[in-house]
Amino acid sequence: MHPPAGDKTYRALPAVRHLPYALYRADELRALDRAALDESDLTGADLMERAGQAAYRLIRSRWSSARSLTVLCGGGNNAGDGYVVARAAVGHGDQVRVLTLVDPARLRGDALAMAQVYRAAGGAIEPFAGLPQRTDLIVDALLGIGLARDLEGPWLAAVQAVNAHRAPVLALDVPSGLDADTGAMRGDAVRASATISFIGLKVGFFTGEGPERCGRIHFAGLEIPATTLARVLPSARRIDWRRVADRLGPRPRTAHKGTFGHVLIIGGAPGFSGAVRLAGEAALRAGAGLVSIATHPDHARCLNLTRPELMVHAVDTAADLAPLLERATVVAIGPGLGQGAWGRDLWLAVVSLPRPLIVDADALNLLAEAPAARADWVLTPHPGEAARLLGESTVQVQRDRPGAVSRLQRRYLGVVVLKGAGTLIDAGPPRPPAICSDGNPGLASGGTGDALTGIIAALVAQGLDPDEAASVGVCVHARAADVAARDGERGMLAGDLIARLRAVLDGQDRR
Ligand SMILES: NC(=O)C1=CN([C@@H]2O[C@H](COP(=O)(O)OP(=O)(O)OC[C@H]3O[C@@H](n4cnc5c(N)ncnc54)[C@H](O)[C@@H]3O)[C@@H](O)[C@H]2O)[C@H](O)CC1
Ligand SMILES: [K+]
Repeated sequence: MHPPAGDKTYRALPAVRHLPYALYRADELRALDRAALDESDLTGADLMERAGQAAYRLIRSRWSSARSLTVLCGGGNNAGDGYVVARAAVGHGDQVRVLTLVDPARLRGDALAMAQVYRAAGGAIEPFAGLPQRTDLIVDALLGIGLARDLEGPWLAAVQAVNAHRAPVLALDVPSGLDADTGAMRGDAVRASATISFIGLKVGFFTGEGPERCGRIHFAGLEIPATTLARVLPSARRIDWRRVADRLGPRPRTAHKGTFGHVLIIGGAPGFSGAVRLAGEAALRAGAGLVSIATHPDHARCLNLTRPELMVHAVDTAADLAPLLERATVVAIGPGLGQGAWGRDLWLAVVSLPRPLIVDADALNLLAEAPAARADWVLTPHPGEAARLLGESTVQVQRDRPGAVSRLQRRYLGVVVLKGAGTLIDAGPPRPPAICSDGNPGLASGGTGDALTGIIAALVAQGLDPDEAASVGVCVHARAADVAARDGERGMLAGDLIARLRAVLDGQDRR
């Protein structure tokens, strides 16, 4: 069933699972473009023609009832793609209006050629002076990977007009205004119903504002040979759920509770027992054999009333931790830890402990006060904690999330998980950062981060190395949230996603 024209709400869940896993930055895509032209008799005009035709085929298949198209063109090769789309539409008998923000006389190279061919086919080009009231589809050919600065003046006005219009929007290559490298918006960005990306998917589609602005992502490789693609290493990669799921394989029949490790979770200062309780339950649901919680005496007695499988220990000082650390396969510290004397004492006891360490929440704030670096830990900051760890503002972190996660990893080593829309995982060179393309805004509620801490700790306890445990854990956490969100994103609780972990881990939900 195709969405009726004008149905702006047509924003089906991004079906990204069939897309390539390699993610590129703009400079890498330009390198691929050059390599494709150097290694074949292809020309830039051939690639542009293929891009525009692929986009028009998508229009015909997804908006088959759309008969009047408005193509918004800028001044670069993204506009060139738009002129190819416009010409294909004219050839198909559609009503087409090309509204340009740049005088066509100032176009250059392939874009100029495509504008001339469009005109020769009977197409008209008008200066942009606002959008028509009635149009079935808007095609965004303003800016692609050449975005170089914040949108201003008519460019900002055009993007705002598109976002205010009822018609669905197809963005060519990149929603105009979205930074292809970081997923940040440059002043504003087109909120597309769908984006068709050429040659390679962009890093910025899957993090920051990207998931919100791209809508449903489609891909057109323009028949670039695999040998050419192999010449440019992608900057990042989407986590391939199938590889992740295989990593967890079936359990040996001879298994016993010692087989799956012993997680020790440290946290829960007075008044903050919920966080460490959620982390503990998540660790159990993610398959840890044993889970112990070291927490403040104020609430130790009641912490496992609703989950007796948790072993809860009251710890007053770091000295009380010693026997628990002995028995632990992996230690997670931070949920509800607080930054007072009690929490600080426990943190100092484990920061250099010879055990794999998962560091979250307040423990990250204590780490920011006295930086240290280890190869075997996993840090799981949200943007605010990341800012404190970097001595930057949260705005700076969010403006370039891929850059921020790499700076964190180079400074603190280990594996860094930068949470937020499009969680990033960086385990340091030579592996490119990984991005999880699952998840939804239902995760923006208290306790979901604590659950992730417990999941990652449980996966390390079951034998995954920190990098794998972080990638698998982030993916499992996000997919459990997607399953839970079927009952509604609003009002989704951390406990709802914890309750879905078994089904996701056990492969009952592989879509
Ligand atoms: N392999 C490929 O890369 C292919 C790319 N194709 C399309 O080409 C664009 C990239 O084209 P490019 O000319 O490099 O850049 P843009 O068209 O995105 O625009 C750059 C153009 O716009 C000006 N500009 C930049 N930022 C702003 C701003 N904030 N406000 C106003 N103007 C701005 C800049 O000065 C340039 O003049 C790619 O995305 C694809 O769509 C082909 O499709 C095929 C292969
Ligand atoms: K665009």
